[in-house]
Amino acid sequence: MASKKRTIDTYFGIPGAKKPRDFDTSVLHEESTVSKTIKTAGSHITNTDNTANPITAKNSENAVYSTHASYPFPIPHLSDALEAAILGSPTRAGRVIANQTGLDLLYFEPYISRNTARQLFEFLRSELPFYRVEYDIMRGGAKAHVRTPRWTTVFGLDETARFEINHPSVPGSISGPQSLEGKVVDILTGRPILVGIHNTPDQRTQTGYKAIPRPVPYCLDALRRSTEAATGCQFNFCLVNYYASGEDSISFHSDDERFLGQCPAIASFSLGARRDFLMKQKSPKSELEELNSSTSKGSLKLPLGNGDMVLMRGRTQATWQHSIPKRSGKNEWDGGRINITFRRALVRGGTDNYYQYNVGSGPVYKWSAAGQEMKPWTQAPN
Ligand SMILES: O=C(O)CCC(=O)C(=O)O
Ligand SMILES: [Fe+2]
Repeated sequence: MASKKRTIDTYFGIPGAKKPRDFDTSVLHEESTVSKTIKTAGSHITNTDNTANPITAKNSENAVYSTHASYPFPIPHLSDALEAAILGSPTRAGRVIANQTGLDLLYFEPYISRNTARQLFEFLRSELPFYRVEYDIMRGGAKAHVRTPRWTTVFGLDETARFEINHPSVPGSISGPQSLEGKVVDILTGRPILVGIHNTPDQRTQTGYKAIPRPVPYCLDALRRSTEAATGCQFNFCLVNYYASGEDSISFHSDDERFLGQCPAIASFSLGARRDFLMKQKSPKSELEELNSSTSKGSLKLPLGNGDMVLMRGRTQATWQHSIPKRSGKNEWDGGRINITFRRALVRGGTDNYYQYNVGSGPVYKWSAAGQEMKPWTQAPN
């Protein structure tokens, strides 16, 4: 759990929020170093519709971009052909895997064709902002520093708010003096919500988001819409992980935070290199349950390939954990892998949690084609 001390973090601590996903002891041993406190960037917000309609702009002759004041740089749209291929997916039905207690998966192998998935992998790795988030946690009374062992980024906003549509290029937009300055607004009242940490004399009076929410860019929204149609589920968040090599990983965890509600459905896409997705059943909650359980703890390994999608639903998060373990050696993992998850956060705490652990307050990175690695991104001088 996070420190009980009154730091800015604990102050804005999300009630019922769970520890980050890299909290487990093995990861701490690998990733912990000197202490450093995570801060959430404070700044202003702008614009757009909920997750579905980020504003768009033409930045150069042919390219159309999703733009938003919360983005470090504009994010291009997919080509029409790539978007059409995504919207035309999946071409085959998913396979149900529900043969162990609590497990309920729908496995598309693949969901998008290998060729489409490869193009989407290259596109997203080149065009999205990525972060290497670091944070402190308290463990056994001592502060430990965690470096997230993969690249991350996130877009979306929980159910209690939406992005205002007020850009001329978005259908239904309101033109006027504020047409380029959208806001996060309350879903019920339409009133703007404060975003970013503000130095009020008494921080308890801050009522908005400490995060600065980002609308899902068009290049990811096509996949979100396709996934909603294929699964009958609704998603307002898109989390992206980039595993640059077998050294990058995610430790065993469940995505069972309260802000996702009970029995959350999470759609998880794999692009690029094949990696093992391990699942294991959680320990029974009580000794009585343990005694009554006749079977041993279940486990499962899915060697997820380029274009595959696993929908985790029902009691899966409540009763199972999952991970992408590290792999060593020069092998097919070394091409890099992108994971995209679509989720539905119900309350504000989910928005703050996702931005804290997937964007954080550190530098922005962008893929360098020349260096074939993530490089710190800096604003080009005007
Ligand atoms: O990379 C994956 O397949 C899993 C990612 C994951 O579990 C997560 O982001 O919560
Ligand atoms: Fe997960």
